[in-house]
Amino acid sequence: MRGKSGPRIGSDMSNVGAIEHGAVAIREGKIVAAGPEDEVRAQLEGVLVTKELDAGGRLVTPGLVEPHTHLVHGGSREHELALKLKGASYLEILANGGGILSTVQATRAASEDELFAKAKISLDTMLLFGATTVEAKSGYGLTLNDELKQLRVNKRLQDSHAVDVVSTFMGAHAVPTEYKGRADEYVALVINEMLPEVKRQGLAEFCDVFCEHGVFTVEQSRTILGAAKELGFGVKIHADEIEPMGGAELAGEQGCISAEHLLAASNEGFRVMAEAGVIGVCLPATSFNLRAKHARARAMIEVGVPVALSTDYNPGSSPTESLQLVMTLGCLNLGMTPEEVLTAMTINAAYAIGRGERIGSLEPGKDADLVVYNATNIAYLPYHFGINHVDTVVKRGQIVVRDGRLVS
Ligand SMILES: O=C(O)CC1=NCN=C1
Ligand SMILES: [Zn+2]
Repeated sequence: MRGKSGPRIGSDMSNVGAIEHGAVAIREGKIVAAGPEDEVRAQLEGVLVTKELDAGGRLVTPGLVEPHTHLVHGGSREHELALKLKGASYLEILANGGGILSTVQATRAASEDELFAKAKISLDTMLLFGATTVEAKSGYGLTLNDELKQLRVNKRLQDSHAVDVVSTFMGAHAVPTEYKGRADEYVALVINEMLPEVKRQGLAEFCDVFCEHGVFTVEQSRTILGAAKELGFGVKIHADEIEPMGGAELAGEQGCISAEHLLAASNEGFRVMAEAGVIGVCLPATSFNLRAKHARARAMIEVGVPVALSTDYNPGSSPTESLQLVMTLGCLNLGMTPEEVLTAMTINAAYAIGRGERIGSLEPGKDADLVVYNATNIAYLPYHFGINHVDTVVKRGQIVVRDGRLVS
């Protein structure tokens, strides 16, 4: 939707501004015109057009945006599937030293190059499914050096890959085994050593914290977010994922750019978030995989919380890189319309990582990030699930995926 700024809320989430027979003009990686083809061609009168990409009447959207992933990590956790099938809960597995902590062991043991190679494969997959900008959290190192190792991989990916990587420090992802029972001492390490060093090296824009029963309390989360803000980080919070902790309320109090998960968040929490302009990032692949109740996206939309969607790609609670699966789950499990889902995966997701003025919609002045699908309308994408509909991806004006394959 032209000319609007800020994340879309309420009924605006449905106004995707679809244009039949549309066209986008691109110069030096930026959109210079977008709208009905005849209007765009009229604006190009006398301009030398050097290359045309004919979408053949197919659906074209802005590049999809992933505002919440744990992209960089070692190992995998398929062994947890058997435990879950026997009834073990996510927090029980974590409390017994598994879950995040088993990925911490694998990440600490992996070299930076091994982490880079593994994350690149996943980033390639995200691109093939239509993602052109991806947020990536640390949080599997839980020592200064291992957190820095993960964040250096983010930087190397940003410097080498077509997809833009937005880096988030998440040293407060779990209390490491060596600090078991001494969470406050670990919080002090995060605040006094990790945050200042990450800031000094410029390796992250945001700081995130897992506010959850048996992980970090509301008070500990408040302390970490406050310290991060003082150092100039944007702040995010994994809130009310499993237990209703009041994380959504804390997100509003702390002026977080976004709050994540929100499966157990209260109506009061949504009200506080709406008032503070906190974006609610819903992660329906995670609640699907945890066989948990789903985030109440409709309640958030109704009270004016801007809703975004992401895969939450991570080796435990959401081992998938497919935003198109999330489209289907956003409709079927969160009750969102296809148009709301597209808004949640483009402009609102862009605002959730501080990029809303630069990406997330097809408007003059924005990066020329686009996706062409083997579909002719938005509803077809969540409707026909389990396959990849992406045909072509353009990143800053360059074709980086063609016929569903990476352009080397
Ligand atoms: O389990 C994981 O590795 C990722 C996660 N962090 C918080 N919830 C899920
Ligand atoms: Zn997460």
